[in-house]
Amino acid sequence: MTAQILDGKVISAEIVSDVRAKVDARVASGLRAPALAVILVGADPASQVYVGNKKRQCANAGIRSVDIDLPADTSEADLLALVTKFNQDDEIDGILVQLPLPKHINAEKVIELIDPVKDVDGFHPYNIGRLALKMPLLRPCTPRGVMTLLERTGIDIVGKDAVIVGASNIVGRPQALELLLARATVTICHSKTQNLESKVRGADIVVAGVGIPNFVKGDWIKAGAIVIDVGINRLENGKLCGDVEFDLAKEKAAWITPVPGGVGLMTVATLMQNTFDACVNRKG
Ligand SMILES: Nc1nc2c(c(=O)[nH]1)N[C@@H](CN(C=O)c1ccc(C(=O)N[C@@H](CCC(=O)O)C(=O)O)cc1)CN2
Repeated sequence: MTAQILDGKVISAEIVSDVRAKVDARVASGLRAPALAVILVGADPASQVYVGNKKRQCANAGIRSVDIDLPADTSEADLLALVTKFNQDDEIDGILVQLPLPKHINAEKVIELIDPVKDVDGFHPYNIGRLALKMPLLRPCTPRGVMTLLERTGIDIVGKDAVIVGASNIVGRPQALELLLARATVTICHSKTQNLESKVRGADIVVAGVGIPNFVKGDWIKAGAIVIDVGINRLENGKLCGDVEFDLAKEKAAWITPVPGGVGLMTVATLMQNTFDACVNRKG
């Protein structure tokens, strides 16, 4: 079997164009366009690429981005003051602080300060709690993007065995909540998990998000499985690769996401959806 591609390029473009249509309708009715504060601290090259993609998609979606680039030595107090300013600004619907932050800044403190109704990353404990309690409001972009990719491709996941490799706050944990909400049976694996290989071998759906190139071996994949690769690793030759051995995995899976061109693009498109949703939630 050779897997079909879960095409993040096509589906993310559809999502952004759907958001654009809704923004245009809003503006035509006399309301202002949604606005997103995009905050980058420091000059991490990968973060610069991701933030660049976010700003570009804001323009495509008709969302006003307010771009704040801060030096790496910005103090925690100054960043917290900026978040407070955007929390109080009625013209701002969403606040995005790109992660990772420099080591001297406590990211949890920053996330907890963001007003939950403007938390378009969905990382605030309030929004994670709502997702856990089956009443989602603003949902973390990568896991929501993965669910959209599956839904729009027509893949049914009810009752399927899903194995998530990686238990991060951005990917693994919220992805588990999303899959549970969609009524899959979920196992989360982490650095202390025993018999990882056998767990992956039993999975109908594998989500890999560990940040280690080719960590999940292609021959671990069950025939006909759905493989979602959230990893984006830059190799020494400059090429990007995921956490799954793509060439081998695609010979066993029914569906697989490529890297690049898969989940990363969905993360950005979902941010546009969340920003529109935040705007509507705040204003009606
Ligand atoms: N505040 C946040 N920080 C981070 C998040 C997040 O959701 N919110 N997630 C990750 C990275 N991420 C989002 O910012 C992200 C990852 C990948 C892409 C993307 O466009 N990927 C492209 C390839 C881009 C490239 O050439 O490197 C693709 O996969 O095709 C965008 C955003 C960490 N931080």
